Amino acid sequence: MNVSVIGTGYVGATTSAALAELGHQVIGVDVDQKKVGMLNAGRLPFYEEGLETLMQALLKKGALAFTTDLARAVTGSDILFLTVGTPSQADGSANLRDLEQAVRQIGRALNGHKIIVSKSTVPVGTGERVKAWLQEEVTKRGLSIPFDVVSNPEFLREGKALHDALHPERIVIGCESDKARAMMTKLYQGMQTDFCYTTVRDAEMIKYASNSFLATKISFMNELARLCEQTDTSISKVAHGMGLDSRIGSQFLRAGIGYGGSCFPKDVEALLHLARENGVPLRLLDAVATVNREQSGWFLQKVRTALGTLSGKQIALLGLTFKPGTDDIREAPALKLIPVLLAAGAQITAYDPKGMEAVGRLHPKVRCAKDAYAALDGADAALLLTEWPEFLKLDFARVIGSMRKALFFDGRNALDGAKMRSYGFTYDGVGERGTA
Ligand SMILES: NC(=O)c1ccc[n+]([C@@H]2O[C@H](COP(=O)([O-])OP(=O)(O)OC[C@H]3O[C@@H](n4cnc5c(N)ncnc54)[C@H](O)[C@@H]3O)[C@@H](O)[C@H]2O)c1
Ligand SMILES: O=c1ccn([C@@H]2O[C@H](COP(=O)(O)OP(=O)(O)O[C@H]3O[C@H](CO)[C@@H](O)[C@H](O)[C@H]3O)[C@@H](O)[C@H]2O)c(=O)[nH]1
Repeated sequence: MNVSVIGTGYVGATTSAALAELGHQVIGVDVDQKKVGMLNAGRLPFYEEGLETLMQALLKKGALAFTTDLARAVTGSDILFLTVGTPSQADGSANLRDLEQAVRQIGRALNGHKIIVSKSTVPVGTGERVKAWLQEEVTKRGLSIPFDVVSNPEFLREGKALHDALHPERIVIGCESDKARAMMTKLYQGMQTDFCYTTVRDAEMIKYASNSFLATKISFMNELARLCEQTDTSISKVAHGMGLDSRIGSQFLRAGIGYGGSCFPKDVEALLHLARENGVPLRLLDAVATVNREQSGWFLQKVRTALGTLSGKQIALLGLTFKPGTDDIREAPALKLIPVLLAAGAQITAYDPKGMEAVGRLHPKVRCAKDAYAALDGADAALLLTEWPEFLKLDFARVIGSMRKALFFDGRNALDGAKMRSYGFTYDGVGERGTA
């Protein structure tokens, strides 16, 4: 099938490659000329393991191309995916400006029946708005062209994007016609997974509900971690014991410095906004967001208490991205901590395998080190904020000799506390006092 993917960011670039790999002819569209130039040259504008190599092969094969010419892409396609950003607005609602712009452009170029599919995360009811925008543009042209609007939310994780796009645990298809259902099924034929067919509105809600539920698991554990510290219990051990129950599941029970990224914080806020709009307060989810907002401050308080003051102290940050495996710093906990540390008079040295450039641009006062050892050299305290595998393999006997004070705060419970203490560190995790 001929497919267009509109918006070639994290989701769009991955979706383009995955659909081309499935055997479709794919054209990725973006308004950002520089991005399109890089993609056509086989270079990914962000870091995602394995994606660049696959993309290069698909470009070479002619199965994939990128353009800024949306109209041309529309006319040559059977299915059009919308993968533009839907960021948070001040009131928590999703900003649909880019989506509307892309949809109206499609409407102005529509030349026959197409399926318009939202992969962007959008609030319940957006499908109907998409339909209305398209209809308005087609009517303005004095034409009557049939089209279908489908919701096919994306569940990929950054850092595992290609794997998730090629091997999804489920494919949710919200559609209202047999034709759309048949075409979407044909598009994904060959993918061995569960298909969930529903209405467009249900599909839109499934996406927000899924992210909000995962965020709830994390905030539950983060709040519980605070109690573990007061009751001489270990949150990691508690999580392990809980996770053995298949009704609970072992994933997303890792306590830490709070969830970040471009999805959880924004999607929780968007669902809360939708709830307020409909007069149905989601009190539990409200608390999930509050716990998350507090978590990095709660963590920093431990550092402040141990050091007496942050003023004049050299703080080493290990990890800046919101999770390992990505260069994405959107809503990364590090971005909450850096301004507070700087305002308190601390000096920051930082190292991250992929996130230095973006953080350096935002915070020129942060000293970017060439590696973890250089970041830790002379530090009064080390804060591990992202559990990159290379941090777990550091030579801590070497590290302890180079730090001014052997204070180590593990914001991800990624290291073995007993081992760290055996090197001589004063080691503190999140909810792990019980392992001391
Ligand atoms: N990042 C993720 O892991 C992830 C996973 C699942 C779902 N989502 C959802 O997918 C959507 C996209 O997220 P992302 O992280 O890929 O965003 P992104 O910001 O990385 O990419 C969006 C792209 O859309 C382009 N764009 C904006 N307006 C356009 C237009 N009119 N025409 C063509 N291109 C346009 C931008 O230039 C940008 O390249 C969001 O709704 C997000 O919530 C994201
Ligand atoms: O037990 C856990 C698991 C995750 N996190 C944090 O939660 C955030 C999000 O992690 P993850 O879900 O792995 O990354 P994302 O790439 O943001 O993926 C989420 O958001 C995407 C965008 O909507 C969805 O498609 C995915 O299914 C959903 O997992 C990160 O800051 C993690 O450090 C924890 O603190 N504890």
